[in-house]
Amino acid sequence: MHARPIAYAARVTSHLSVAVVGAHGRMGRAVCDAVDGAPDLELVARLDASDDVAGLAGGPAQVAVDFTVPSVTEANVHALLDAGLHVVVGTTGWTEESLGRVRDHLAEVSSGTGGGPGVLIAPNFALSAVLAMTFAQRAARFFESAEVIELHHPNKVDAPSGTAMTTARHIAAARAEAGLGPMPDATETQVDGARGAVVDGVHVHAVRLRGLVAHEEILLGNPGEQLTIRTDSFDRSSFMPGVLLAVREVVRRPGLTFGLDQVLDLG
Ligand SMILES: NC(=O)C1=CN([C@@H]2O[C@H](COP(=O)(O)OP(=O)(O)OC[C@H]3O[C@@H](n4cnc5c(N)ncnc54)[C@H](OP(=O)(O)O)[C@@H]3O)[C@@H](O)[C@H]2O)C=CC1
Ligand SMILES: O=C(O)C1=N[C@H](C(=O)O)C[C@H](O)C1
Repeated sequence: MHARPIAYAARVTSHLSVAVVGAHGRMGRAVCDAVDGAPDLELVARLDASDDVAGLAGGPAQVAVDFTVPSVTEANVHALLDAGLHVVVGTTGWTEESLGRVRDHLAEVSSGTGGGPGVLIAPNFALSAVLAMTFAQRAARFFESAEVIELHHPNKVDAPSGTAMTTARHIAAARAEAGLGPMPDATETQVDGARGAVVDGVHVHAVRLRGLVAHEEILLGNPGEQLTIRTDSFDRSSFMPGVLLAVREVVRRPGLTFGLDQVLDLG
């Protein structure tokens, strides 16, 4: 049920038409402005919690960008695929299981000739964060210890951040591939949670502090040395080039793409 009709702007057919889901949120507002300011993109719909994304079917939007909340993003993606759109997702909360269900859905609706819709899900669209995750994954096999600290604004709904979860999983995969065992840790905790969450064997710590936007430190340690990889998003403008790149890329990448690193030439 629509609480209010979805407002469509006039379509400029030579442009890629974009709908933003979660348009009134912190990221949604920034994405609307960025799409509005891009010469090759046309913002045709802004949707929020009171709108039904299925209402986009048959409309002008070709790509939907979802920045909503972890509890609804998967359902949005399935509904948007049913509505015939390509989808870019920045919302967090994805698991191997939910990604698998999107892969299955994409297989069902693909044309069978290598065509069909694309879904691009990225835990972080900021270049510095994408590079930090990549560098951490590459460095992980050389260090005995690795821990992740993510630091965010206090209005963030989830912890650990999607970026930290992905970073930890990548570090764990690189360690496993290199045959590294558990990290050294003789500590007995006096208070639950003192050592943070454990994601695939990697400790992840979440800081929520007024004044922060989105930050992450990856600490890698060996006897007598430490490598610190740090990324800071001081402003949501840091995510916009990556979001716009994803919008342009998703229409020519059928199937599921996870991570902006997949569309960057990182060597
Ligand atoms: N990948 C990346 O680079 C980044 C990812 N993020 C992630 O993006 C997500 C959003 O973050 P942020 O913008 O800060 O959060 P906000 O809470 O500011 O925005 C979320 C918006 O989604 C709306 N919403 C809730 N449910 C629905 C629904 N069913 N359909 C449509 N819209 C809905 C909310 O509306 P209402 O308030 O009315 O409920 C709100 O306007 C988070 O998961 C965050 O972690 C954030 C920054 C960068
Ligand atoms: O909620 C946020 O703000 C952010 N969410 C994403 C995450 O959880 O990793 C990306 C970035 O850290 C900002």
